[in-house]
Amino acid sequence: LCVCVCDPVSPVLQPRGGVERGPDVIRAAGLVEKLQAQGCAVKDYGNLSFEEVVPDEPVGRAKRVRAVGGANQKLAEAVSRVKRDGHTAVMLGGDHSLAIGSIHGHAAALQSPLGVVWVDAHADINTPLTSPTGNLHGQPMSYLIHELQSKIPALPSFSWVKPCVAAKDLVYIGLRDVDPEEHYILKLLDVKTFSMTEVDRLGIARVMEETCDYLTAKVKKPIHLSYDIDAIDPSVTPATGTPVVGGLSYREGVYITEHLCQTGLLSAVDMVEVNPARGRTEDEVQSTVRTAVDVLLGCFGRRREG
Ligand SMILES: N[C@](CCCC[B-](O)(O)O)(CCN1CCCCC1)C(=O)O
Ligand SMILES: [Mn+2]
Ligand SMILES: [Mn+2]
Ligand SMILES: [Mn+2]
Repeated sequence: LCVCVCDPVSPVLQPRGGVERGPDVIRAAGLVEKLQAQGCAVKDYGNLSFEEVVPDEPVGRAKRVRAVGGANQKLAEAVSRVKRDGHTAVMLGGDHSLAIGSIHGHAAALQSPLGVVWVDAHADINTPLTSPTGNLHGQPMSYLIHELQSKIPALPSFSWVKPCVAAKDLVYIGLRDVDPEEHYILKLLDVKTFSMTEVDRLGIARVMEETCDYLTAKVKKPIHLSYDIDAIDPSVTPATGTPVVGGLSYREGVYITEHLCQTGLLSAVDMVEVNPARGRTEDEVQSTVRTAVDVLLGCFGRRREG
């Protein structure tokens, strides 16, 4: 079973706008029909809509906290509902701040620890106090990790957020643009990371074996995959807000989800940061969207062998 809970987070959540059209362009590329064609029973829960929050003055370095906090509280409730309905949840972004509500709602529904696989050029683990930009799409993991809670200030519209992920249950794949403060946090908490250096050294097959062994070493936990399309190289997926050279190939990007699918542990998937406004040509938008769709189809059984 697979479902779409779409989260057209409003343009204000990312200055460049456009990312709120991610769900619609991914749907228009035939995600639901392609999932059904490969045997999935798909329930499309439709787009979540959010009212504007004005004024929404920055709190410290955190921008749009009231909009992001309120939107994610609504998303968390929706994801919990989808999980209680027995589905594998698929969240379409929208920017990566949606992972706050997505992971929170997933953990709340399961009442058991989650493994989190974060595929991204970035670590997205800045706290409101370390963020160089104040953009919340660079901070979601910091609100969710138990071990960081003493470092998170109280923010308006965030009081509902309770930490729900242990640092030892988090694995990063694709890192290549990590801020100094984030690097300090990852080392301090001994978080498992496979940067692009490790992907080059080990190869993606070995990275996936080690990721799954690491997450299931003691107990098999349901996996939450949070996939930022900017993990893949901008030559393949340019229509995104924060592209970084030296990313995953299309093949590596799809291999990740083919491998996670066969574990049988995939319980929820975020596909975020597809931003049609950031494609310079329609071809760039389509290359990005088609890759996002193929990555998602890999989560639900698509194999390149047919
Ligand atoms: N780490 C950054 C980028 C976050 C990207 C969010 B994602 O992964 O959802 O797309 C800042 C990156 N860095 C700041 C200094 C100049 C170079 C970019 C931040 O703003 O926190
Ligand atoms: Mn972003
Ligand atoms: Mn991200
Ligand atoms: Mn990113």
